[in-house]
Amino acid sequence: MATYLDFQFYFFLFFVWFVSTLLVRSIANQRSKSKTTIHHPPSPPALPVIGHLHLLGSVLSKSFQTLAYRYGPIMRLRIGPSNSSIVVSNATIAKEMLRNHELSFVSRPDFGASDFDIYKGSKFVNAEYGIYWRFMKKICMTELLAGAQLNRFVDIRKQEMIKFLEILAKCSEEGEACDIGADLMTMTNNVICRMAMSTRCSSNADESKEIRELVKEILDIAPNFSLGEMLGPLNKFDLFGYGRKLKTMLLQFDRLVEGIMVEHEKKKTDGEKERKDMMDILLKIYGDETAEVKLTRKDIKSFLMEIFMAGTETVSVSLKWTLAEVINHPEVFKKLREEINTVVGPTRLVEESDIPNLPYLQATVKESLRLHAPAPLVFRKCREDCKISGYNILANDRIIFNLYAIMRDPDSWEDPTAFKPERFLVSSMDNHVHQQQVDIKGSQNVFNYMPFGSGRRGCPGASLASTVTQAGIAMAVQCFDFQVKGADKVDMEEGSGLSSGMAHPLVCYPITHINPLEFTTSSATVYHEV
Ligand code: HEM
Repeated sequence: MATYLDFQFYFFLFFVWFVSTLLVRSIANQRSKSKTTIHHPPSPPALPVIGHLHLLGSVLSKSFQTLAYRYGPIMRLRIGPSNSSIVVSNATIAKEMLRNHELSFVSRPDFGASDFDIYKGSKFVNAEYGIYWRFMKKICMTELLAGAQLNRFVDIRKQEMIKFLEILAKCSEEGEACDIGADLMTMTNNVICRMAMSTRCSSNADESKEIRELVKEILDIAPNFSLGEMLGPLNKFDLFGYGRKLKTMLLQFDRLVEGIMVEHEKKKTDGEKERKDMMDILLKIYGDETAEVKLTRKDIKSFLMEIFMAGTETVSVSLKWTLAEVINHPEVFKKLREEINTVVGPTRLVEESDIPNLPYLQATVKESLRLHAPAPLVFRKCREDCKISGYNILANDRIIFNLYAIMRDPDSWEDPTAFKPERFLVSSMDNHVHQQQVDIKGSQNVFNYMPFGSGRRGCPGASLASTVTQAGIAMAVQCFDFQVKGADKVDMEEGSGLSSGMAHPLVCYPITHINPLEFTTSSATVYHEV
């Protein structure tokens, strides 16, 4: 009996302790909350579990832009159960974050599926701001993608572009339509592959063609990971199988590139190569015992994979959009051709070295990148709590700069959706046109134009990308007219997903204006060993 009473007594004591603890905690929480009220950016009403996912359409940048008209240039969205993203849609807030608080937003978020990524721990593009990222970025800017290194590969780029022109000339001769987008993709792949590791993704079955296809497949499944993101912690279980697919493709890529690396090492011991590609430079750093960071083979392969992913589709997409805009605007086409005729004349093919003397060409590419940024959403991560435009942004918040909205903002751009290269030109008294001082890489004062992002984290491939786009467009316009297959104009519908490709293939009949083969003794068909 005594035992039963004891039990009742202790149970009563425990109950009193439990309830009072809860009460005290809840009062303490209320107090601390009222002391540090978090002032979040505005947010649309969310649904349980999926958050704001139901508000997003297939073209993410466009959906964010539409939401920003209603909720403002800085808003908070939740896509899935766990992730909060701050979406920025105007130049003023972008400037406040990317210039005034640059170091707070210099990191990138880690995207899902990393458990299936064999290069986990060797990431550069999505690396946290730290020693490894700083080291690799320095190598990019001073060696791998520096002006001197780009100059060493001028002839390679020319060969690949002539090869592209030859395909157009053949289609013209045979009166056949040409899938120009696909041919541009092959061209940019070849350029990057040859600059990276001296291999060519030709139509012959070779290992670099395999690399091109693997990179394309990896790029294609990447957006599906956002589906996985919806599941939050369940993402780990890879319910849709994308993680396993990614792993298989990465392992294939790894084997191929390892083989090419071993060949590079062999060639190095046989004697120094005259022209070093990216892999040679990275292998030299790998062998340097005194280097600031000890690179591993995995780091090199991961870096090359990222360069392919960041550099091939973006450049071919920018070429495709620019050509499409130029075809749809005959007055722009005419001015471009006149400029090239005046500067280059009819006896030779336009070259990369002509670009500084072709302001209208530069303005045309700038305008195309403004309307059709190939990477329209720039992802960053907040490193420390801070206040932006009066709102609290918390450490680890994911930040999305919507370049699509920023570069089409009516407060920054007159007639923002019209394609007008002239907006990047100024006329002097003697009626000559000059480029307006808007750098293709953006500026540190005005943040309404930044197709290559901004600051320390900005795109290291901007010079290569703009050179290839400008030279490719100049050569195509110099040599061909284009008749769109089955329509008067190119359909400019935007494709779905994270990048901003065209929804439809660019299929045209090229009509030879000047035969490119007359300028060249088919230099493109002679491939030098590099
Ligand atoms: C028209 C073509 C291209 C466009 C529009 C483009 C755009 C961008 C943008 C917007 C970013 C994010 C910048 C930021 O966070 O501020 C970026 C990053 C990057 N891009 Fe590009 N890019 C292009 C071509 C290239 C090429 C050709 C390469 C290399 C061969 C390249 C390599 C990279 C790398 C490595 C990063 C990550 C840099 C870092 O995190 O520090 N990109 N690019």
